[in-house]
This record gives sequence, C-alpha cells and structure tokens, in this order.
Amino acid sequence: MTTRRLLLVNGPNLNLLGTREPAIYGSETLADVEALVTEAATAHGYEVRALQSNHEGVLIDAIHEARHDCSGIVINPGGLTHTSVVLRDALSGVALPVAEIHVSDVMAREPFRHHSYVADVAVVHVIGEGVPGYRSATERLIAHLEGR
Ligand SMILES: O=C1C[C@@](O)(C(=O)O)C[C@@H](O)[C@@H]1O
Repeated sequence: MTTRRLLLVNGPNLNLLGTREPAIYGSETLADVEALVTEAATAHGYEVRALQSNHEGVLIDAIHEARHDCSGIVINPGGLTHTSVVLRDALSGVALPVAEIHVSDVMAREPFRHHSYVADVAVVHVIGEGVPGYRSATERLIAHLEGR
C-alpha cells in the first residue's frame, strides 16, 4: 500500500521567505508555503512532513528517512539546486518521485542559476510561479503518484 505522506523540503535561505528580496520572492512566508502544501495534500488524503534547513546534511538525512514512510518529495533546494551533487544523489538514491519547485524564474536570472542538478531526477518541475507554484507542484506530484 502506498504511504499517503509527502516530504516537503525547503533548502537554505528559504526560512527568510517573506522578507528576503521580496521583489524576487514575494511577501509570503515559509509558514504560508507549508500551509499551502498541507492544504493541497490533505485535499487528496495525503499528510505532509515539512522541513527547512540551511544545512545540506540535515536535508540529506531527512530525504533518506523519507524512504521509510513517504511516497514522494516536494523540494525547493534553494541555491543547492545549482551546486549540490550530494543532494541530487540523495534524491536519486531513495528513488521516490520528486517535484522540484522554484519560486522565482531561475531561467530568467543569472546564468549560474540556469543549471539544476535536481532537474533530471524530478518528475515534476514548477519554476517561476511564485509561492502558488508549491500548490501545483504538490498536485502534480500526487497526480503522478496516483497514475493520473
Ligand atoms: O534560494 C533560492 C531560491 C530558488 O530556489 C527559488 O525558489 O526561486 C532559486 C535559487 O536560485 C535560489 O538560490
């Protein structure tokens, strides 16, 4: 039986959502993000375990744990998107379906943000839709899990 639980991972600096560069990231907070994802998941009968950390190893440990009791991962890796082979390896290692989400349109920003180490291990990509993008990332991941 599929475990009806998602892991929501927010990487470095996303604890500052709401005050961090609002012209780029908007005014909604991390608490708003977690509430949005929980609401979207609950509507489909899924629980959410939410984690934000500024520490790569903490994110990796949480991803490893998820293989025991989650059926998919929604992740905004923050700047680790563009640098982290180890985060990518953790995601491919646990072999859970992944939704990658970015609040800003990384492809329209600096060239160093154009490459994602996570992109080809993710089945869902939501980029540049602001905080509401977390809802569509969650819904599209659930649709994938349910074979829709
Ligand atoms: O921290 C972040 C946030 C981000 O992942 C986004 O959500 O738009 C984009 C990254 O380039 C940046 O380092």
